[in-house]
Amino acid sequence: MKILSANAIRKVDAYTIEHEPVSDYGLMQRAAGALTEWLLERIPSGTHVVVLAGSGNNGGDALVAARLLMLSGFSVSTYCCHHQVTVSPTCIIAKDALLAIPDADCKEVAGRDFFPRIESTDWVIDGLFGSGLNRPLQGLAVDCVQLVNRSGATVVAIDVPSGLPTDGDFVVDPELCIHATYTLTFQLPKLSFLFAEHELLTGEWSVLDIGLNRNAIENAETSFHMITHDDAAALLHQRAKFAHKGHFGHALMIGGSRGKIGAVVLASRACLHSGVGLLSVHLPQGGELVLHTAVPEAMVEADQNEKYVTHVEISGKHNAVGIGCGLGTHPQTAKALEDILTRAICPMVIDADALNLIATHPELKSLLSANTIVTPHPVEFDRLAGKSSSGAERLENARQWAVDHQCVVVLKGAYTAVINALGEVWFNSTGNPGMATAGSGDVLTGILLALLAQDYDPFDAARLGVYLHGLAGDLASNATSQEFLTAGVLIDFLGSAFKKMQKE
Ligand SMILES: NC(=O)C1=CN([C@@H]2O[C@H](COP(=O)(O)OP(=O)(O)OC[C@H]3O[C@@H](n4cnc5c(N)ncnc54)[C@H](OP(=O)(O)O)[C@@H]3O)[C@@H](O)[C@H]2O)[C@@H](O)CC1
Ligand SMILES: Nc1ncnc2c1ncn2[C@@H]1O[C@H](COP(=O)(O)OP(=O)(O)O)[C@@H](O)[C@H]1O
Ligand SMILES: [K+]
Repeated sequence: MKILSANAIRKVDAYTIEHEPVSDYGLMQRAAGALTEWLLERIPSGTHVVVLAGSGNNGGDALVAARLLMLSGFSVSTYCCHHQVTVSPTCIIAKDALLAIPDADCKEVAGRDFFPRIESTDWVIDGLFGSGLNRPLQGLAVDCVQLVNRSGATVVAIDVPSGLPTDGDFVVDPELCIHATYTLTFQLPKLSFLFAEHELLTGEWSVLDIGLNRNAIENAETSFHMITHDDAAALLHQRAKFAHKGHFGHALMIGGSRGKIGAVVLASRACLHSGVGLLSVHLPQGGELVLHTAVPEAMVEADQNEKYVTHVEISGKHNAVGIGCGLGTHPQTAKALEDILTRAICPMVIDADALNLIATHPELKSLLSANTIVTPHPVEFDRLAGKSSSGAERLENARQWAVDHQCVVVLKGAYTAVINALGEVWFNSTGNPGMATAGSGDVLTGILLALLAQDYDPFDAARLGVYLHGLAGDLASNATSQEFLTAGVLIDFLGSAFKKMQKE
Protein backbone atom coordinates (compact mmCIF):
# COMPACT_ATOMS: atom_id res chain seq x y z
CA MET A 1 0.00 0.00 0.00
CA LYS A 2 1.41 3.36 -1.03
CA ILE A 3 1.81 6.36 1.22
CA LEU A 4 1.47 9.48 -0.94
CA SER A 5 2.39 13.08 -0.21
CA ALA A 6 -0.34 15.72 0.07
CA ASN A 7 0.68 16.96 -3.35
CA ALA A 8 0.48 13.50 -4.95
CA ILE A 9 -2.95 12.92 -3.36
CA ARG A 10 -4.15 16.21 -4.80
CA LYS A 11 -3.13 14.96 -8.26
CA VAL A 12 -4.89 11.61 -7.75
CA ASP A 13 -7.94 13.56 -6.64
CA ALA A 14 -7.84 15.72 -9.78
CA TYR A 15 -7.29 12.67 -12.03
CA THR A 16 -10.30 10.94 -10.46
CA ILE A 17 -12.53 13.95 -11.11
CA GLU A 18 -11.26 14.22 -14.69
CA HIS A 19 -11.55 10.53 -15.63
CA GLU A 20 -14.54 9.30 -13.66
CA PRO A 21 -18.14 10.40 -13.56
CA VAL A 22 -17.70 12.29 -10.31
CA SER A 23 -17.44 16.05 -9.70
CA ASP A 24 -15.32 17.65 -6.97
CA TYR A 25 -18.47 18.14 -4.91
CA GLY A 26 -19.40 14.50 -5.65
CA LEU A 27 -16.03 13.37 -4.27
CA MET A 28 -16.54 15.55 -1.21
CA GLN A 29 -19.95 13.94 -0.69
CA ARG A 30 -18.34 10.50 -0.97
CA ALA A 31 -15.69 11.46 1.60
CA ALA A 32 -18.24 12.95 4.00
CA GLY A 33 -20.57 9.97 3.40
CA ALA A 34 -17.84 7.49 4.41
CA LEU A 35 -17.05 9.65 7.43
CA THR A 36 -20.69 9.88 8.51
CA GLU A 37 -21.20 6.15 8.11
CA TRP A 38 -18.24 5.58 10.46
CA LEU A 39 -19.64 8.15 12.92
CA LEU A 40 -23.16 6.76 12.93
CA GLU A 41 -21.86 3.37 14.05
CA ARG A 42 -20.17 4.96 17.04
CA ILE A 43 -21.74 8.17 18.33
CA PRO A 44 -24.15 7.48 21.19
CA SER A 45 -27.65 8.62 20.24
CA GLY A 46 -28.61 11.97 21.70
CA THR A 47 -25.02 13.27 21.56
CA HIS A 48 -24.58 16.96 20.74
CA VAL A 49 -22.17 17.33 17.81
CA VAL A 50 -20.00 20.44 17.28
CA VAL A 51 -18.68 20.75 13.72
CA LEU A 52 -15.73 23.07 13.02
CA ALA A 53 -15.23 23.96 9.37
CA GLY A 54 -12.33 25.87 7.80
CA SER A 55 -12.24 27.61 4.41
CA GLY A 56 -10.83 24.76 2.34
CA ASN A 57 -12.14 21.41 1.16
CA ASN A 58 -11.50 19.92 4.59
CA GLY A 59 -14.06 22.46 5.83
CA GLY A 60 -16.33 21.39 2.96
CA ASP A 61 -16.16 17.76 4.10
CA ALA A 62 -17.12 18.91 7.60
CA LEU A 63 -20.12 20.90 6.31
CA VAL A 64 -21.42 17.94 4.27
CA ALA A 65 -20.99 15.70 7.33
CA ALA A 66 -22.89 18.28 9.45
CA ARG A 67 -25.79 18.10 7.00
CA LEU A 68 -25.79 14.27 6.94
CA LEU A 69 -25.67 14.08 10.75
CA MET A 70 -28.58 16.53 11.01
CA LEU A 71 -30.57 14.46 8.54
CA SER A 72 -29.83 11.42 10.74
CA GLY A 73 -31.44 13.20 13.68
CA PHE A 74 -28.42 14.51 15.59
CA SER A 75 -28.32 17.93 17.22
CA VAL A 76 -25.47 19.63 15.32
CA SER A 77 -23.93 23.08 15.90
CA THR A 78 -21.70 24.18 13.06
CA TYR A 79 -19.03 26.88 13.26
CA CYS A 80 -17.25 28.26 10.19
CA CYS A 81 -13.76 29.53 11.04
CA HIS A 82 -12.73 31.38 7.93
CA HIS A 83 -9.02 31.80 8.32
CA GLN A 84 -8.72 33.01 4.74
CA VAL A 85 -10.31 35.59 2.51
CA THR A 86 -10.99 33.08 -0.25
CA VAL A 87 -13.21 30.13 0.54
CA SER A 88 -13.00 27.00 -1.64
CA PRO A 89 -15.89 26.92 -4.16
CA THR A 90 -16.78 23.35 -3.13
CA CYS A 91 -16.87 24.46 0.50
CA ILE A 92 -19.38 27.18 -0.50
CA ILE A 93 -21.61 24.59 -2.23
CA ALA A 94 -21.46 22.42 0.90
CA LYS A 95 -22.39 25.36 3.11
CA ASP A 96 -25.35 26.33 0.91
CA ALA A 97 -26.61 22.73 1.02
CA LEU A 98 -26.38 22.78 4.84
CA LEU A 99 -28.18 26.12 5.10
CA ALA A 100 -30.99 24.74 2.91
CA ILE A 101 -32.00 22.41 5.77
CA PRO A 102 -34.62 23.95 8.06
CA ASP A 103 -33.17 24.76 11.51
CA ALA A 104 -29.57 24.45 10.27
CA ASP A 105 -27.38 25.97 12.98
CA CYS A 106 -24.34 27.42 11.19
CA LYS A 107 -22.43 30.36 12.74
CA GLU A 108 -19.47 32.38 11.53
CA VAL A 109 -16.59 32.69 13.99
CA ALA A 110 -15.40 36.27 13.56
CA GLY A 111 -13.36 36.35 16.78
CA ARG A 112 -12.91 34.68 20.17
CA ASP A 113 -16.28 35.95 21.36
CA PHE A 114 -17.96 33.79 18.76
CA PHE A 115 -16.39 30.53 19.91
CA PRO A 116 -18.70 27.61 20.66
CA ARG A 117 -19.20 26.26 24.14
CA ILE A 118 -17.97 22.68 24.09
CA GLU A 119 -19.04 20.19 26.76
CA SER A 120 -17.00 17.11 27.59
CA THR A 121 -19.92 14.94 26.47
CA ASP A 122 -19.97 16.54 23.00
CA TRP A 123 -18.38 15.06 19.90
CA VAL A 124 -16.32 17.55 17.91
CA ILE A 125 -15.77 17.09 14.17
CA ASP A 126 -12.53 18.80 13.19
CA GLY A 127 -12.60 20.13 9.63
CA LEU A 128 -10.45 23.23 10.14
CA PHE A 129 -7.48 22.15 8.01
CA GLY A 130 -6.68 19.00 6.08
CA SER A 131 -3.96 18.08 3.63
CA GLY A 132 -3.74 21.71 2.43
CA LEU A 133 -2.00 22.83 5.63
CA ASN A 134 1.40 24.26 4.67
CA ARG A 135 2.53 26.19 7.78
CA PRO A 136 1.99 26.16 11.55
CA LEU A 137 -1.35 27.48 12.81
CA GLN A 138 -1.59 31.09 13.98
CA GLY A 139 -4.08 33.48 15.57
CA LEU A 140 -7.73 32.53 15.86
CA ALA A 141 -7.13 28.98 14.61
CA VAL A 142 -4.78 28.38 17.57
CA ASP A 143 -7.38 29.68 20.04
CA CYS A 144 -9.99 27.43 18.47
CA VAL A 145 -7.70 24.35 18.62
CA GLN A 146 -6.87 25.02 22.28
CA LEU A 147 -10.55 25.40 23.14
CA VAL A 148 -11.19 21.95 21.63
CA ASN A 149 -8.16 20.35 23.30
CA ARG A 150 -9.18 21.62 26.75
CA SER A 151 -12.85 20.64 26.38
CA GLY A 152 -12.43 16.93 27.14
CA ALA A 153 -14.83 16.17 24.25
CA THR A 154 -14.40 13.23 21.86
CA VAL A 155 -12.68 14.69 18.82
CA VAL A 156 -12.89 13.20 15.33
CA ALA A 157 -10.40 14.72 12.87
CA ILE A 158 -11.28 14.69 9.21
CA ASP A 159 -8.37 13.42 7.07
CA VAL A 160 -5.64 14.83 9.39
CA PRO A 161 -5.83 16.58 12.76
CA SER A 162 -5.81 20.33 12.06
CA GLY A 163 -2.29 21.66 12.55
CA LEU A 164 -0.49 18.41 11.63
CA PRO A 165 1.40 18.54 8.31
CA THR A 166 0.40 15.50 6.20
CA ASP A 167 3.97 14.75 5.11
CA GLY A 168 5.60 15.65 8.44
CA ASP A 169 7.53 18.43 6.71
CA PHE A 170 7.62 20.77 9.69
CA VAL A 171 7.89 20.09 13.40
CA VAL A 172 4.57 20.65 15.17
CA ASP A 173 4.19 22.21 18.58
CA PRO A 174 1.45 20.00 20.15
CA GLU A 175 -0.19 23.19 21.49
CA LEU A 176 -0.82 24.23 17.87
CA CYS A 177 -2.62 21.09 16.77
CA ILE A 178 -5.89 19.32 17.43
CA HIS A 179 -5.51 16.31 19.75
CA ALA A 180 -7.91 13.93 18.05
CA THR A 181 -9.46 10.91 19.68
CA TYR A 182 -9.92 9.43 16.21
CA THR A 183 -8.54 10.48 12.84
CA LEU A 184 -10.38 9.29 9.75
CA THR A 185 -8.11 9.69 6.78
CA PHE A 186 -9.09 9.28 3.16
CA GLN A 187 -7.90 6.47 0.88
CA LEU A 188 -4.28 6.03 2.08
CA PRO A 189 -2.35 6.38 5.35
CA LYS A 190 -0.38 9.61 5.77
CA LEU A 191 3.34 9.69 6.51
CA SER A 192 3.09 11.92 9.58
CA PHE A 193 0.82 9.38 11.35
CA LEU A 194 3.76 6.99 11.61
CA PHE A 195 5.95 9.10 13.91
CA ALA A 196 5.77 8.40 17.65
CA GLU A 197 5.47 12.07 18.66
CA HIS A 198 2.24 12.39 16.64
CA GLU A 199 0.30 9.66 18.47
CA LEU A 200 -1.12 12.27 20.86
CA LEU A 201 -2.36 14.29 17.86
CA THR A 202 -3.87 11.60 15.61
CA GLY A 203 -5.32 9.37 18.35
CA GLU A 204 -6.54 6.11 16.81
CA TRP A 205 -6.43 6.52 13.05
CA SER A 206 -8.17 4.60 10.30
CA VAL A 207 -8.35 4.80 6.53
CA LEU A 208 -11.68 5.29 4.72
CA ASP A 209 -11.88 4.15 1.11
CA ILE A 210 -13.42 6.92 -1.02
CA GLY A 211 -12.82 5.23 -4.38
CA LEU A 212 -10.02 7.41 -5.75
CA ASN A 213 -8.84 6.19 -9.17
CA ARG A 214 -6.76 2.98 -8.83
CA ASN A 215 -4.59 3.66 -11.91
CA ALA A 216 -3.74 7.12 -10.67
CA ILE A 217 -2.65 5.66 -7.31
CA GLU A 218 -0.73 2.89 -9.10
CA ASN A 219 1.15 5.42 -11.24
CA ALA A 220 1.83 7.94 -8.48
CA GLU A 221 5.50 8.09 -7.53
CA THR A 222 6.52 7.68 -3.91
CA SER A 223 9.37 6.34 -1.80
CA PHE A 224 6.98 5.28 0.98
CA HIS A 225 4.87 2.11 1.28
CA MET A 226 3.13 0.13 3.96
CA ILE A 227 3.65 -3.67 4.02
CA THR A 228 0.26 -5.37 3.68
CA HIS A 229 -0.53 -9.02 4.35
CA ASP A 230 -0.56 -9.76 0.61
CA ASP A 231 2.81 -8.02 0.09
CA ALA A 232 4.39 -10.15 2.81
CA ALA A 233 2.67 -13.40 1.76
CA ALA A 234 3.94 -12.94 -1.80
CA LEU A 235 7.53 -12.93 -0.48
CA LEU A 236 7.28 -16.28 1.33
CA HIS A 237 9.17 -19.10 -0.41
CA GLN A 238 7.40 -22.43 -1.00
CA ARG A 239 9.11 -25.59 0.26
CA ALA A 240 9.70 -28.41 -2.24
CA LYS A 241 8.38 -31.86 -1.37
CA PHE A 242 11.83 -33.45 -1.61
CA ALA A 243 13.65 -30.66 0.18
CA HIS A 244 16.24 -31.59 2.82
CA LYS A 245 17.90 -29.48 5.50
CA GLY A 246 20.77 -28.59 3.16
CA HIS A 247 18.28 -26.54 1.12
CA PHE A 248 17.49 -24.21 4.00
CA GLY A 249 20.95 -22.97 4.77
CA HIS A 250 23.44 -23.08 7.61
CA ALA A 251 23.26 -19.95 9.79
CA LEU A 252 25.88 -18.71 12.25
CA MET A 253 24.61 -16.72 15.21
CA ILE A 254 27.26 -14.81 17.17
CA GLY A 255 26.34 -13.19 20.46
CA GLY A 256 26.13 -13.36 24.22
CA SER A 257 28.33 -12.13 27.02
CA ARG A 258 28.29 -12.81 30.75
CA GLY A 259 24.81 -11.94 32.07
CA LYS A 260 23.35 -11.70 28.54
CA ILE A 261 23.35 -15.28 27.32
CA GLY A 262 19.54 -15.21 27.25
CA ALA A 263 19.60 -12.83 24.27
CA VAL A 264 21.46 -15.32 22.10
CA VAL A 265 19.23 -18.15 23.34
CA LEU A 266 16.13 -16.22 22.23
CA ALA A 267 17.63 -15.27 18.86
CA SER A 268 18.71 -18.88 18.27
CA ARG A 269 15.30 -20.29 19.12
CA ALA A 270 13.61 -17.76 16.81
CA CYS A 271 16.06 -18.64 14.03
CA LEU A 272 15.34 -22.37 14.32
CA HIS A 273 11.60 -21.70 14.38
CA SER A 274 11.85 -19.66 11.16
CA GLY A 275 12.85 -22.46 8.84
CA VAL A 276 16.65 -22.54 8.92
CA GLY A 277 18.26 -25.90 7.99
CA LEU A 278 21.20 -25.79 10.43
CA LEU A 279 22.22 -23.36 13.12
CA SER A 280 25.63 -22.91 14.73
CA VAL A 281 25.97 -20.55 17.66
CA HIS A 282 29.19 -18.86 18.68
CA LEU A 283 29.11 -17.56 22.26
CA PRO A 284 31.42 -17.18 25.26
CA GLN A 285 32.49 -20.48 26.79
CA GLY A 286 30.52 -19.81 29.97
CA GLY A 287 27.27 -19.97 27.99
CA GLU A 288 27.90 -23.29 26.26
CA LEU A 289 25.94 -25.50 28.64
CA VAL A 290 23.03 -23.07 28.82
CA LEU A 291 22.75 -22.96 25.04
CA HIS A 292 22.94 -26.76 24.67
CA THR A 293 20.25 -27.17 27.28
CA ALA A 294 17.92 -24.38 26.12
CA VAL A 295 18.32 -24.97 22.36
CA PRO A 296 19.35 -28.59 21.78
CA GLU A 297 18.78 -28.23 18.01
CA ALA A 298 21.69 -25.79 17.71
CA MET A 299 25.39 -26.65 17.37
CA VAL A 300 27.64 -24.68 19.68
CA GLU A 301 31.05 -23.20 18.91
CA ALA A 302 32.33 -21.87 22.22
CA ASP A 303 34.72 -18.93 22.31
CA GLN A 304 38.08 -19.42 24.03
CA ASN A 305 37.03 -16.69 26.47
CA GLU A 306 34.69 -17.46 29.35
CA LYS A 307 32.79 -14.16 29.46
CA TYR A 308 32.74 -12.50 26.06
CA VAL A 309 33.42 -13.16 22.38
CA THR A 310 37.06 -12.67 21.33
CA HIS A 311 37.58 -14.64 18.14
CA VAL A 312 35.25 -16.32 15.64
CA GLU A 313 36.30 -18.81 12.96
CA ILE A 314 34.51 -17.71 9.81
CA SER A 315 34.38 -20.42 7.18
CA GLY A 316 32.67 -20.82 3.83
CA LYS A 317 30.18 -23.33 5.28
CA HIS A 318 27.86 -20.62 6.64
CA ASN A 319 25.20 -19.11 4.37
CA ALA A 320 24.42 -16.19 6.67
CA VAL A 321 25.80 -14.60 9.82
CA GLY A 322 23.89 -12.79 12.57
CA ILE A 323 25.76 -10.84 15.21
CA GLY A 324 25.01 -8.59 18.16
CA CYS A 325 22.41 -10.08 20.52
CA GLY A 326 23.75 -9.75 24.08
CA LEU A 327 27.26 -9.42 22.60
CA GLY A 328 28.60 -6.74 25.00
CA THR A 329 31.08 -4.09 23.97
CA HIS A 330 34.43 -5.36 25.27
CA PRO A 331 37.42 -4.01 23.25
CA GLN A 332 38.39 -7.59 22.32
CA THR A 333 34.86 -8.16 21.01
CA ALA A 334 35.29 -5.03 18.88
CA LYS A 335 38.44 -6.63 17.40
CA ALA A 336 36.51 -9.86 16.74
CA LEU A 337 33.76 -7.86 15.01
CA GLU A 338 36.31 -6.13 12.81
CA ASP A 339 37.73 -9.50 11.84
CA ILE A 340 34.27 -10.93 11.07
CA LEU A 341 33.27 -7.92 8.97
CA THR A 342 36.55 -8.20 7.05
CA ARG A 343 36.30 -11.91 6.34
CA ALA A 344 32.62 -12.82 6.10
CA ILE A 345 31.44 -13.15 2.50
CA CYS A 346 27.87 -14.25 3.16
CA PRO A 347 24.81 -12.03 3.93
CA MET A 348 24.74 -10.60 7.46
CA VAL A 349 22.30 -9.18 9.97
CA ILE A 350 23.81 -6.85 12.58
CA ASP A 351 21.95 -5.91 15.75
CA ALA A 352 22.22 -4.42 19.24
CA ASP A 353 25.75 -4.35 20.73
CA ALA A 354 27.37 -5.01 17.33
CA LEU A 355 25.73 -1.73 16.21
CA ASN A 356 26.87 -0.01 19.41
CA LEU A 357 30.43 -1.18 18.65
CA ILE A 358 30.17 0.22 15.12
CA ALA A 359 28.95 3.50 16.63
CA THR A 360 32.03 3.75 18.86
CA HIS A 361 34.40 2.45 16.12
CA PRO A 362 33.09 4.34 13.07
CA GLU A 363 35.96 2.99 10.93
CA LEU A 364 34.07 -0.35 10.93
CA LYS A 365 31.31 1.18 8.78
CA SER A 366 33.48 0.95 5.69
CA LEU A 367 33.70 -2.84 6.20
CA LEU A 368 29.95 -3.39 5.85
CA SER A 369 29.18 -5.43 2.72
CA ALA A 370 26.45 -4.27 0.37
CA ASN A 371 22.96 -5.31 1.44
CA THR A 372 23.91 -6.08 5.03
CA ILE A 373 20.82 -5.76 7.25
CA VAL A 374 21.21 -3.51 10.30
CA THR A 375 18.40 -3.49 12.88
CA PRO A 376 18.74 -0.49 15.21
CA HIS A 377 16.03 0.79 17.55
CA PRO A 378 15.90 4.62 17.54
CA VAL A 379 18.51 5.06 20.29
CA GLU A 380 20.92 2.66 18.57
CA PHE A 381 20.33 4.47 15.29
CA ASP A 382 21.07 7.85 16.88
CA ARG A 383 24.32 6.43 18.25
CA LEU A 384 25.25 5.33 14.73
CA ALA A 385 24.18 8.39 12.79
CA GLY A 386 23.87 11.26 15.27
CA LYS A 387 20.90 12.55 17.23
CA SER A 388 17.63 13.39 15.48
CA SER A 389 15.17 15.88 16.90
CA SER A 390 12.03 14.32 15.36
CA GLY A 391 10.75 11.09 13.84
CA ALA A 392 10.73 12.68 10.38
CA GLU A 393 14.34 13.77 10.73
CA ARG A 394 15.41 10.32 11.97
CA LEU A 395 13.65 8.68 9.04
CA GLU A 396 15.47 10.98 6.59
CA ASN A 397 18.79 10.24 8.32
CA ALA A 398 18.09 6.51 8.13
CA ARG A 399 17.34 6.78 4.39
CA GLN A 400 20.60 8.63 3.89
CA TRP A 401 22.48 6.07 5.99
CA ALA A 402 21.05 3.21 3.91
CA VAL A 403 22.12 4.96 0.68
CA ASP A 404 25.57 5.94 1.98
CA HIS A 405 26.38 2.45 3.29
CA GLN A 406 24.39 0.51 0.65
CA CYS A 407 22.69 -1.38 3.49
CA VAL A 408 19.16 -2.43 4.42
CA VAL A 409 18.23 -0.42 7.51
CA VAL A 410 15.47 -1.81 9.75
CA LEU A 411 14.61 1.16 11.97
CA LYS A 412 12.52 -0.50 14.70
CA GLY A 413 9.47 0.98 16.37
CA ALA A 414 5.67 0.80 16.35
CA TYR A 415 5.83 1.25 12.55
CA THR A 416 9.22 -0.31 11.82
CA ALA A 417 10.73 1.21 8.66
CA VAL A 418 12.57 -1.14 6.30
CA ILE A 419 14.79 0.94 4.03
CA ASN A 420 16.82 -0.28 1.05
CA ALA A 421 20.01 1.11 -0.50
CA LEU A 422 17.91 3.29 -2.82
CA GLY A 423 16.26 4.98 0.16
CA GLU A 424 12.88 3.33 -0.48
CA VAL A 425 10.90 2.81 2.72
CA TRP A 426 8.39 0.10 3.61
CA PHE A 427 6.65 0.54 6.96
CA ASN A 428 5.47 -2.50 8.88
CA SER A 429 1.77 -2.72 9.61
CA THR A 430 1.81 -5.50 12.23
CA GLY A 431 2.83 -5.46 15.89
CA ASN A 432 1.58 -3.95 19.12
CA PRO A 433 2.88 -2.35 22.34
CA GLY A 434 2.98 -5.78 24.01
CA MET A 435 6.17 -6.28 21.99
CA ALA A 436 7.89 -3.52 23.93
CA THR A 437 9.49 -6.16 26.15
CA ALA A 438 13.04 -7.39 26.74
CA GLY A 439 14.38 -9.59 23.97
CA SER A 440 11.75 -9.01 21.28
CA GLY A 441 14.43 -7.42 19.09
CA ASP A 442 16.58 -10.54 19.54
CA VAL A 443 13.68 -12.61 18.22
CA LEU A 444 13.59 -10.40 15.10
CA THR A 445 17.33 -10.91 14.55
CA GLY A 446 16.81 -14.67 14.73
CA ILE A 447 14.00 -14.55 12.16
CA LEU A 448 16.04 -12.37 9.79
CA LEU A 449 19.09 -14.64 10.09
CA ALA A 450 16.96 -17.68 9.23
CA LEU A 451 15.51 -15.97 6.15
CA LEU A 452 18.95 -14.83 4.94
CA ALA A 453 20.30 -18.37 5.37
CA GLN A 454 17.37 -19.61 3.25
CA ASP A 455 18.57 -17.36 0.44
CA TYR A 456 15.91 -14.65 0.69
CA ASP A 457 17.02 -11.37 -0.88
CA PRO A 458 18.00 -9.16 2.11
CA PHE A 459 15.36 -6.47 1.46
CA ASP A 460 12.68 -9.17 1.06
CA ALA A 461 13.95 -10.95 4.19
CA ALA A 462 13.67 -7.71 6.15
CA ARG A 463 10.15 -6.89 4.95
CA LEU A 464 8.85 -10.44 5.43
CA GLY A 465 10.70 -10.80 8.74
CA VAL A 466 9.34 -7.65 10.38
CA TYR A 467 5.81 -8.51 9.19
CA LEU A 468 6.01 -12.07 10.60
CA HIS A 469 7.53 -10.80 13.86
CA GLY A 470 4.71 -8.28 14.33
CA LEU A 471 2.08 -10.81 13.28
CA ALA A 472 3.36 -13.28 15.87
CA GLY A 473 3.08 -10.44 18.40
CA ASP A 474 -0.51 -9.70 17.35
CA LEU A 475 -1.54 -13.36 17.49
CA ALA A 476 0.16 -13.71 20.89
CA SER A 477 -1.50 -10.64 22.36
CA ASN A 478 -4.93 -11.66 20.98
CA ALA A 479 -4.59 -15.10 22.54
CA THR A 480 -3.19 -13.81 25.84
CA SER A 481 -2.71 -10.08 26.43
CA GLN A 482 -0.15 -7.38 25.68
CA GLU A 483 1.00 -7.46 29.30
CA PHE A 484 1.58 -11.23 29.24
CA LEU A 485 3.69 -11.07 26.09
CA THR A 486 7.40 -11.92 26.46
CA ALA A 487 9.98 -12.60 23.79
CA GLY A 488 9.59 -16.33 24.50
CA VAL A 489 5.82 -16.16 23.94
CA LEU A 490 6.48 -14.31 20.67
CA ILE A 491 8.54 -17.29 19.48
CA ASP A 492 5.73 -19.68 20.48
CA PHE A 493 3.39 -17.81 18.10
CA LEU A 494 5.79 -17.71 15.14
CA GLY A 495 4.34 -21.00 13.89
CA SER A 496 0.83 -19.54 13.68
CA ALA A 497 2.24 -16.42 11.99
CA PHE A 498 3.89 -18.50 9.24
CA LYS A 499 0.68 -20.48 8.87
CA LYS A 500 -1.33 -17.32 8.28
CA MET A 501 1.08 -16.36 5.50
CA GLN A 502 0.76 -19.62 3.60
CA LYS A 503 -1.64 -19.98 0.71
CA GLU A 504 -4.78 -21.96 1.61
N1 LIG B 1 -7.73 14.52 -2.03
C1 LIG B 1 -8.72 13.77 -1.56
O1 LIG B 1 -8.57 12.58 -1.49
C2 LIG B 1 -9.93 14.43 -1.11
C3 LIG B 1 -9.80 15.55 -0.32
N2 LIG B 1 -10.82 16.08 0.31
C4 LIG B 1 -10.61 17.03 1.38
O2 LIG B 1 -9.87 18.15 0.97
C5 LIG B 1 -8.88 18.48 1.93
C6 LIG B 1 -7.82 19.32 1.32
O3 LIG B 1 -8.45 20.52 0.99
P1 LIG B 1 -7.68 21.86 0.60
O4 LIG B 1 -6.63 21.51 -0.40
O5 LIG B 1 -8.70 22.82 0.23
O6 LIG B 1 -6.92 22.24 1.93
P2 LIG B 1 -7.35 22.57 3.44
O7 LIG B 1 -6.51 21.69 4.30
O8 LIG B 1 -8.80 22.51 3.64
O9 LIG B 1 -6.74 24.05 3.64
C7 LIG B 1 -7.22 25.15 2.93
C8 LIG B 1 -6.21 26.20 2.73
O10 LIG B 1 -5.74 26.73 3.94
C9 LIG B 1 -4.54 27.49 3.71
N3 LIG B 1 -3.62 27.25 4.79
C10 LIG B 1 -2.70 26.27 4.91
N4 LIG B 1 -2.08 26.32 6.08
C11 LIG B 1 -2.64 27.37 6.75
C12 LIG B 1 -2.43 27.94 8.02
N5 LIG B 1 -1.54 27.42 8.88
N6 LIG B 1 -3.16 29.00 8.40
C13 LIG B 1 -4.07 29.52 7.56
N7 LIG B 1 -4.32 29.03 6.33
C14 LIG B 1 -3.61 27.97 5.93
C15 LIG B 1 -4.00 27.02 2.38
O11 LIG B 1 -4.09 28.08 1.46
P3 LIG B 1 -2.96 29.23 1.32
O12 LIG B 1 -3.13 30.15 2.50
O13 LIG B 1 -1.62 28.54 1.34
O14 LIG B 1 -3.26 29.89 0.05
C16 LIG B 1 -4.94 25.85 2.03
O15 LIG B 1 -5.12 25.69 0.67
C17 LIG B 1 -8.45 17.10 2.40
O16 LIG B 1 -7.76 17.13 3.63
C18 LIG B 1 -9.79 16.40 2.51
O17 LIG B 1 -10.41 16.69 3.75
C19 LIG B 1 -12.18 15.52 0.08
O18 LIG B 1 -13.12 16.54 0.07
C20 LIG B 1 -12.31 14.80 -1.23
C21 LIG B 1 -11.23 13.86 -1.48
N1 LIG C 1 4.64 -0.30 20.43
C1 LIG C 1 5.10 -1.23 19.57
N2 LIG C 1 4.37 -1.61 18.52
C2 LIG C 1 4.85 -2.53 17.64
N3 LIG C 1 6.07 -3.12 17.75
C3 LIG C 1 6.84 -2.76 18.77
C4 LIG C 1 6.41 -1.81 19.73
N4 LIG C 1 7.40 -1.66 20.63
C5 LIG C 1 8.41 -2.48 20.25
N5 LIG C 1 8.06 -3.15 19.13
C6 LIG C 1 8.92 -4.09 18.38
O1 LIG C 1 9.66 -4.90 19.30
C7 LIG C 1 11.04 -4.98 18.93
C8 LIG C 1 11.89 -4.36 20.05
O2 LIG C 1 13.24 -4.43 19.69
P1 LIG C 1 14.40 -3.87 20.61
O3 LIG C 1 14.09 -2.49 21.03
O4 LIG C 1 15.68 -4.14 19.93
O5 LIG C 1 14.23 -4.81 21.89
P2 LIG C 1 15.28 -5.66 22.73
O6 LIG C 1 16.56 -4.87 22.74
O7 LIG C 1 14.67 -5.77 24.09
O8 LIG C 1 15.40 -6.98 22.06
C9 LIG C 1 11.16 -4.23 17.60
O9 LIG C 1 11.08 -5.15 16.53
C10 LIG C 1 9.96 -3.29 17.60
O10 LIG C 1 9.52 -2.99 16.31
K1 LIG D 1 -8.94 18.23 9.97
